[in-house]
Amino acid sequence: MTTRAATPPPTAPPRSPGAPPRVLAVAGSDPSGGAGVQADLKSIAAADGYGMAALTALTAQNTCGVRDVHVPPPEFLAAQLEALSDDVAIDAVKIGMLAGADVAAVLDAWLRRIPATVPVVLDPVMIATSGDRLLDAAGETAVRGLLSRCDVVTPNLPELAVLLGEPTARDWQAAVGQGVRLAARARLHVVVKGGHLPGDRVPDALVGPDGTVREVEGRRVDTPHTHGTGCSLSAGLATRFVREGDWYRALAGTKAWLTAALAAGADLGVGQGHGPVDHFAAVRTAVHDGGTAPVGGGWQPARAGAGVPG
Ligand SMILES: Nc1ncnc2c1ncn2[C@@H]1O[C@H](COP(=O)(O)OP(=O)(O)O)[C@@H](O)[C@H]1O
Ligand SMILES: Cc1ncc(COP(=O)(O)O)c(N)n1
Repeated sequence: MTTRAATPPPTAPPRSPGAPPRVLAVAGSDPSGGAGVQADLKSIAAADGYGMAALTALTAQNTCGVRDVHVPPPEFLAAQLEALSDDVAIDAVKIGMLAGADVAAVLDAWLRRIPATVPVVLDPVMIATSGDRLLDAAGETAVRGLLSRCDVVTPNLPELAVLLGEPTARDWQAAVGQGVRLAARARLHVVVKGGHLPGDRVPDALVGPDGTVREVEGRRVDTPHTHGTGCSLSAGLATRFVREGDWYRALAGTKAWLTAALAAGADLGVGQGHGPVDHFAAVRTAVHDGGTAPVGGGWQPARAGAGVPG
């Protein structure tokens, strides 16, 4: 590997009003495009942000499961992060799969060198929708250590339980109670997510470090295609926060967008397991039907062979 000395950081220009927020995803790769950095970049773009990505790990996975994980040397993550922050002003950071403690330590050191005002959203990815582990046991402890440099953490219910060292909540009230305990202990905002509980309602809640709980109502989309929902929510949240300046409004907007993306996911026809959401459902509708067609089933893909001659 060739390395070169870091150039002194330029005076990064502030974001001009109306320009897309420059959002960095620090996460793993999912070649099926539904989770990981691929989902993050789509979510950032769908929220009108400019997406950037530093890779922590490469997975060999599809919609059915994770076959293998390759973690490059942690120094290479450091090189990616330094190359970026030496040059680009970053408006928000979203953290996803960290794989292990060494990777988390590199990221922790870098996060403490960038301006403390840069908002950081942590999705503490531990286990994929398919049930495969994406973080080792030492990594769990390291992720807890990262919380002190994060503004928001977005665990699903099993991840919330691991972060607290408690059993997984079985109902919404217990889940919110755990969110309140984690927010107070780690002094940050916790997004508690109802996706893993049964029922027609799928609420999320923003819990503040002072114990305030503000719920965002949601209806369940009856679909198996939930691959990457956690990645998509956290990346969209980081992006919307830059414009909104308010975590609750950013969460409400992101959840509304994600519900529509979940509803349209089945029409993508990607894979045979838990397929992805359609991050661009709204854009697709606008492009194909002048914005008048319902999302999903409103247009048909071109006939096979009817495309541009190769
Ligand atoms: N079937 C569903 N219908 C509507 N919203 C859902 C559904 N499943 C998950 N969500 C939402 O997707 C987001 C991610 O939640 P969750 O699936 O719990 O995270 P993770 O991907 O980390 O397991 C949350 O906002 C949650 O409320
Ligand atoms: C590289 C990578 N990162 C994260 C997830 C979690 O995805 P989900 O949101 O479905 O739990 C994943 N499957 N792969």
